[in-house]
Amino acid sequence: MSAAESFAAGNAAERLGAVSTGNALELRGVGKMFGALAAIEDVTLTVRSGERRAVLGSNGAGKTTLFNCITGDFLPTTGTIRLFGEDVTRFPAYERIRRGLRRTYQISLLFNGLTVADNVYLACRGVSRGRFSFLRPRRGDTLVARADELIEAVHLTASRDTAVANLSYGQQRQLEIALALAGAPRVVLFDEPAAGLSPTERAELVAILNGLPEHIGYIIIEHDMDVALRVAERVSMMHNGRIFKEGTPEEIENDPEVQELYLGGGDE
Ligand SMILES: Nc1ncnc2c1ncn2[C@@H]1O[C@H](COP(=O)(O)OP(=O)(O)OP(=O)(O)O)[C@@H](O)[C@H]1O
Repeated sequence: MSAAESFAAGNAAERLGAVSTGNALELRGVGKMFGALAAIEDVTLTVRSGERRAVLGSNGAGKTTLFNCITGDFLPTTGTIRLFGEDVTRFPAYERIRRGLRRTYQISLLFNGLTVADNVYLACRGVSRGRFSFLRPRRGDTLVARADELIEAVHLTASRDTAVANLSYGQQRQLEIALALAGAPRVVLFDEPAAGLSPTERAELVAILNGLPEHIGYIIIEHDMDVALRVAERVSMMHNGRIFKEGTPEEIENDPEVQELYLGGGDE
């Protein structure tokens, strides 16, 4: 069974039909210039609420720039971005976070000297109302319980009290996913979560992503096509700053143009 078929076997369309209410993201004609260089150009993209989308493309295709425009790390040069129906094109990043948008980064943002539990607790605290309180976490604290749920969701319960510095690289990446899930995310942007993982760790990542609560949609940038096609319901292909093709994992996997660009040395 191909990667695409195995995802389809999980009945993606049925799941999406049950959880989707409107659009999580709508990008219209989004472009970003760096001087004379168009990092992305005329990107139009709609991601339904609860949908799981992969964005694939060769190095320099514009994937990270696209993420940065969606999160508010970059202001787009042209176009509009709507988040759950609201025009957020000029909103700062924290306003988008308040509306349920989260992201992970390619670089690690973990506290190495703290345990898994402390890292996740702090992330939950950071997006909660009482975030400026100096009280220590106590047993029965709802945020501690929430942190433990997130730790379980990323398969790290056995390492709950381990310091980050003593985790394997793959476990650190799993922990980053837990941090992105703190608060009440409705759409999460995963920036190459499989980068640097072993085959076993990749399989674990696929299981974690496919096991996330149904109402949480995501967009995943991934170089590993096998991972991307197992965790996405739709795939958008980028090349030279533009989206040139969209389809189901099966359609993308069997597309001759994609095969030519992706498998036939399409990197610039
Ligand atoms: N801050 C920046 N200043 C100038 N140019 C940039 C900046 N960020 C990205 N670029 C350029 O924009 C283009 C798109 O880069 P981007 O990082 O978005 O691609 P990518 O698809 O994420 O690549 P990769 O897979 O290598 O991470 C590249 O030509 C890159 O050099």
